[in-house]
Amino acid sequence: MRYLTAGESHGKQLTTIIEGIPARMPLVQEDINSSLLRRQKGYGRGKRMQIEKDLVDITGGVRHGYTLGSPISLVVHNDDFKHWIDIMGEDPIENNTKLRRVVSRPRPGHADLNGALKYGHRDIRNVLERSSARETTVRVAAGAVAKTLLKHLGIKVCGYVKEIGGICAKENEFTMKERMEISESSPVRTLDADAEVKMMDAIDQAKKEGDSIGGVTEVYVEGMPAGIGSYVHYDRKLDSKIAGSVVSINAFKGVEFGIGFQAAKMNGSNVHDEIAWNEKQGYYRSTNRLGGFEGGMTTGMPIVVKGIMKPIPTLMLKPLQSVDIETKDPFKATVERSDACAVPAAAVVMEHVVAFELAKAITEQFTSDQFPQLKKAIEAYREETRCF
Ligand SMILES: Cc1cc2nc3c(=O)[nH]c(=O)nc-3n(C[C@H](O)[C@H](O)[C@H](O)COP(=O)(O)O)c2cc1C
Ligand SMILES: C=C(O[C@@H]1CC(C(=O)O)=C[C@@H](OP(=O)(O)O)[C@H]1O)C(=O)O
Repeated sequence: MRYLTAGESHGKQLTTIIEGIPARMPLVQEDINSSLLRRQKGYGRGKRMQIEKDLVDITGGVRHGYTLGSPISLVVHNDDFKHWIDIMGEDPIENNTKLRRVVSRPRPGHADLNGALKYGHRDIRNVLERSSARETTVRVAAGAVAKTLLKHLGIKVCGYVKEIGGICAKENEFTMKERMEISESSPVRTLDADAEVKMMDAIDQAKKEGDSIGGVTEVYVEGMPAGIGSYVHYDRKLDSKIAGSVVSINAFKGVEFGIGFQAAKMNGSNVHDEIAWNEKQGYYRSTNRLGGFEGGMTTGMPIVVKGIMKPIPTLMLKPLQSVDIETKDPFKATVERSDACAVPAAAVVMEHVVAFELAKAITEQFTSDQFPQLKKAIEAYREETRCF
């Protein structure tokens, strides 16, 4: 499985083409729209989310509610495009009656300056339009297709917030159902109701000060069979693929599995998860400190992975020092709109990029052009490994 995305933040639309989803898998628009809606709902977003109403148009690869085995193409239109036609339209510049606003002031922390240097764009808009996290809309759409595949194989994936602006949610025991419900309904998507209020206050405060805050998101997966991924080559280790895809999300700077960085300070006897077996479950671990991975492969325990998101770089009232690339004069940037905190939205993005990597690993390991065969192969493998 693989996918590409295309489209600019204020352009006409975003597109993704997904290859490798087997034929005859049930897939309807609602499977994707529910995810798009969740991504839009996170607390802390700026004015752009009030303009957009993200809905998918399935333009290829699906017929009468089932996949065809051909590439699946998905489109999400940008409602904001109508306000940007002069700036983002296809008309050659000389035919454009309105003066184009050229962006020459790079924002620290965004892709602006490096992107301009790399591609030689003297109008930084040519960089920021594509580096914008607007692109995560169709990454979520592609991930929603992957999540649908996993769901039909009995694998559940959910994402929520662990920390915002230094406020941490308490570690609590939750069932998968509870995790999914909270992740789908709460404005901050955190599992700790007390922390949720404090997190919202922190976001409001950052907004008031024209500043931004980051945080930590977690993805929790139940139902992955043991032994998915591989230890035989560096580029077949599934935990490393997940880590790469998480850090590819805009503003994500780190990843942890299970207890993560804490393991560095602990003894091995308190880190590794002891192995047990019973008739019903087969092999399992009595703890899950390593978060579901050993040797680049799943252990069959829940996958627990955290992503670290830095604060949003565009700052409304706390502009940082930068240099105008036209005049070379120093300036302090002011902006019209930006998110103060996108961690709750990013939890949804992370959930979907992780889902894609899991579905990809499964379809690589159990190759089949037809979904019903894939399902049978996984069921047989589960049974085989249970009794092994
Ligand atoms: C859901 C989401 C929303 C974001 N919103 C903004 C925003 O409003 N303003 C901004 O400057 N950056 C925003 N970002 C972060 C930038 O896209 C990101 O910092 C930028 O692409 C540079 O990449 P890097 O931070 O990974 O180096 C957002 C990120 C995500 C995941
Ligand atoms: C549009 C989205 O996020 C955008 C990500 C983003 C950035 O610089 O990454 C900047 C903002 O865009 P604008 O400048 O149009 O307000 C966010 O709103 C979205 O998530 O759908």
